[in-house]
Amino acid sequence: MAASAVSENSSADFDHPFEFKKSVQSMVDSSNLEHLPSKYNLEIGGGNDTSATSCESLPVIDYSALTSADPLRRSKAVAEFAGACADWGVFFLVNHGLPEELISSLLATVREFFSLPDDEKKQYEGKSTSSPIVCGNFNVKTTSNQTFTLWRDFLKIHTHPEFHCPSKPEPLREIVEEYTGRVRKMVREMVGAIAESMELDRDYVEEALQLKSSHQKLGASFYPPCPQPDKTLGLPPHNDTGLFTILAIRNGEPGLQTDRQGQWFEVNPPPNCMVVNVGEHLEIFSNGRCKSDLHRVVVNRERERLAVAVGNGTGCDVVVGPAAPLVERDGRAFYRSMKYQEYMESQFTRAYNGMSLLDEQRIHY
Ligand SMILES: O=C(O)CCC(=O)C(=O)O
Ligand SMILES: [Fe+2]
Repeated sequence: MAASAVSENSSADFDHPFEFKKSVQSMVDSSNLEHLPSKYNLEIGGGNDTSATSCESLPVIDYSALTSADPLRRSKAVAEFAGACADWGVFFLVNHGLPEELISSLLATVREFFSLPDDEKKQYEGKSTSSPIVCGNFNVKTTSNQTFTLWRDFLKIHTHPEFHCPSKPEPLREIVEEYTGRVRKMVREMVGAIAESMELDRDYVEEALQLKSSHQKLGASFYPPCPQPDKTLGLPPHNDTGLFTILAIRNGEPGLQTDRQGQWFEVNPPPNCMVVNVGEHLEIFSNGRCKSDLHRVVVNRERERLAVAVGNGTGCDVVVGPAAPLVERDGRAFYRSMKYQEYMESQFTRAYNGMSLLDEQRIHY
């Protein structure tokens, strides 16, 4: 059926998680929207509560201390880091060593990408879940089986072990390659520090997770101002894939919220720090010592928001389960194992249907 013959709300319009009919940005640009078009409306059973508590107490982790040659300084930082991963599952990373100009040119160039005409970006329309570059919008099913489109334009690219990148805007490739390379190095150090906190041999962990050939993807999200922000979402509650996601948020723009014991808290980073989310596979590998945080993004009437997330996983062939020495210590595995590649293949269907990997993999005794 031709898209034009389908009414905005018809379920036939939503048979696939990806769509690229018109970017949210070009829709906002081409009309003076006072109301939210119904396809973005997720009001379920009388409303969508997007409120959250402001939060001053998110952990701040000093990366330079985590990698310090001074054993005392390092072990204190490692303990704090492990505490943040066990408690909030999200934290601010300071003194991370990623050059400020690199981060700002990344954000500026990604913003330029989202300003390219839709016709130009449509070459990256998601045709299959394995496409190395996907751009467009995302459909999500609610628990009451309604489907809506997220108020967000996104670009997702696989950056390792194979590197991909759109060819425009011209400097994007070089910037993304430099940035994601540095992030991988940083994440390897962080995984080493978490190994240390769990009294696991660093080399064993590197090998078990195949960090040399680790899967990495960059996900950029652009959320234009929204006429009725409380009726939609930029991103629904989700956990991130992989070990750690490193998030660069332009000017600390508001919108990200994290769930802690059933309550939503705002995550508004201070200047010059990265936001780090613990991913599902680190929770599994650590046999539950680290907690992956559930988070979501709400949108704003006045301000646009731009964020670049780099998700860092294991090698694609790794069967990710709780680390054997931890299972031995704990007397049981709290999660089932699953090949990373298989997880990746089911990821979009999972996200579309709101299914949680952790819920499926958790073993209840
Ligand atoms: O927009 C954001 O800050 C969050 C993005 C995010 O959670 C993701 O890409 O997984
Ligand atoms: Fe996320």
